[in-house]
Amino acid sequence: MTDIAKGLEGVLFTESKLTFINGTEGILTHLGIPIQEWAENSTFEELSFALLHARLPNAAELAQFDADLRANRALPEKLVEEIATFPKHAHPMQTLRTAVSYLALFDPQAEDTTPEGRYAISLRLIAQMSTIIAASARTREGQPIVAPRMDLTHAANFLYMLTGKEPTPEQARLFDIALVLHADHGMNASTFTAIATSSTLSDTYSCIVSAIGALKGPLHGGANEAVMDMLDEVGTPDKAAEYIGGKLDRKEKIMGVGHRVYKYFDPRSRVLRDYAEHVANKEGKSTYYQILETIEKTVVERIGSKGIYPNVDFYSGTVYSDLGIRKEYFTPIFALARISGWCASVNEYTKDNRLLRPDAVYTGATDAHYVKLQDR
Ligand SMILES: CC(=O)SCCNC(=O)CCNC(=O)[C@H](O)C(C)(C)COP(=O)(O)OP(=O)(O)OC[C@H]1O[C@@H](n2cnc3c(N)ncnc32)[C@H](O)[C@@H]1OP(=O)(O)O
Ligand SMILES: O=C([O-])CC(=O)C(=O)O
Repeated sequence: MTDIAKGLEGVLFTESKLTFINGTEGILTHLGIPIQEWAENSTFEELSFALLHARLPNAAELAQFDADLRANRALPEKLVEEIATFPKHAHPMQTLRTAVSYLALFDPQAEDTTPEGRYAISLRLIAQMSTIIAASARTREGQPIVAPRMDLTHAANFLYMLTGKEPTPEQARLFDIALVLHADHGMNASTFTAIATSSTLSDTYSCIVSAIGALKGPLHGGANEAVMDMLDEVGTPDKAAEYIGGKLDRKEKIMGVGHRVYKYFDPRSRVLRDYAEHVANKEGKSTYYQILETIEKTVVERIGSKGIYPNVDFYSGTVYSDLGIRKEYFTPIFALARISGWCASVNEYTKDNRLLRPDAVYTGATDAHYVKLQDR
């Protein structure tokens, strides 16, 4: 009997210098530096540079990178006009996928798959995805699109474009931390998808469109919105334990818990929980936070022994909710951060490319012959 690595679990297909995960101890590092240190000290701009270059920038390099991102925030006018006509019923991940594909049409360098070309496109995509997501959200909410500002950080500018109001420094910093926490995570499904597309030597936009499609699913990035759906369904904290208990009895999945690699707490969920706890201590516990506390306790008690603990999607929604963001935009915000990891991984992989092409054990019919339609 041939062994099948269902879900490619534990299969090593490449080397990478970017991200290390120890799933049993709940450790995550980028370039060897723990995620907690990135969250505490760094910015999304700096981590994006570090991922794209596989090293930390010096002050001048970071200033230049930041200036380049700011200079590339604006979208082609034609794309802005198109986004303004997107149907309001479309899910924001659909509009993001479509708009990124559309963006490629306006990039004369779109087909450039040299390392320099991929790098230049990566930088523009990191800058422009933010503008696309905010513009699509404004359209969906029936509000005028807000043009990017060049004097704000990446995080502050996104919140400004999304809400039309300049965020406070605390709000901007909090959102920046959320972006840092989501920027990269090894060979997760969407990054792997981006790499699979790039391994055919396809263009960078195609890789990112593929990755957006993979992130959208509720077993991956879509789980952050699904967690919010679950909290809304629970309604009040007193119902949480019974609701989760019932789901576990019926062997149904709880969203925002469990992970293919982490069999202990996802360290990003701890940073996000600490923030949620901080707000709870300052402003009183929100209903969402109280429900999450009970769900976490129930899950760890009941199925922690199976290695099921909260993942990054469990608490991220409370952070975005505190910033006044609606749940439909949570997964696009994940993409807004993960674009750096996708691009960095594609660029790293294609420098020593090999076509990705696994195999399946054939279990279908053998020795069959074609039967004409009228004879069936
Ligand atoms: C950013 C991210 O992508 S993080 C992940 C986001 N996704 C989610 O939050 C969706 C909910 N979680 C899940 O669906 C899963 O945990 C996954 C898909 C993320 C990982 O799943 P896998 O690695 O395939 O775990 P696997 O299926 O082997 O689970 C092992 C056991 O835990 C159970 N389990 C896994 N996840 C959950 C869950 N969310 N709720 C309840 N039970 C679970 C399984 O039923 C299985 O139980 P069994 O041994 O009694 O059959
Ligand atoms: O690594 C994974 O499989 C999923 C994940 O947590 C991420 O992409 O951030």
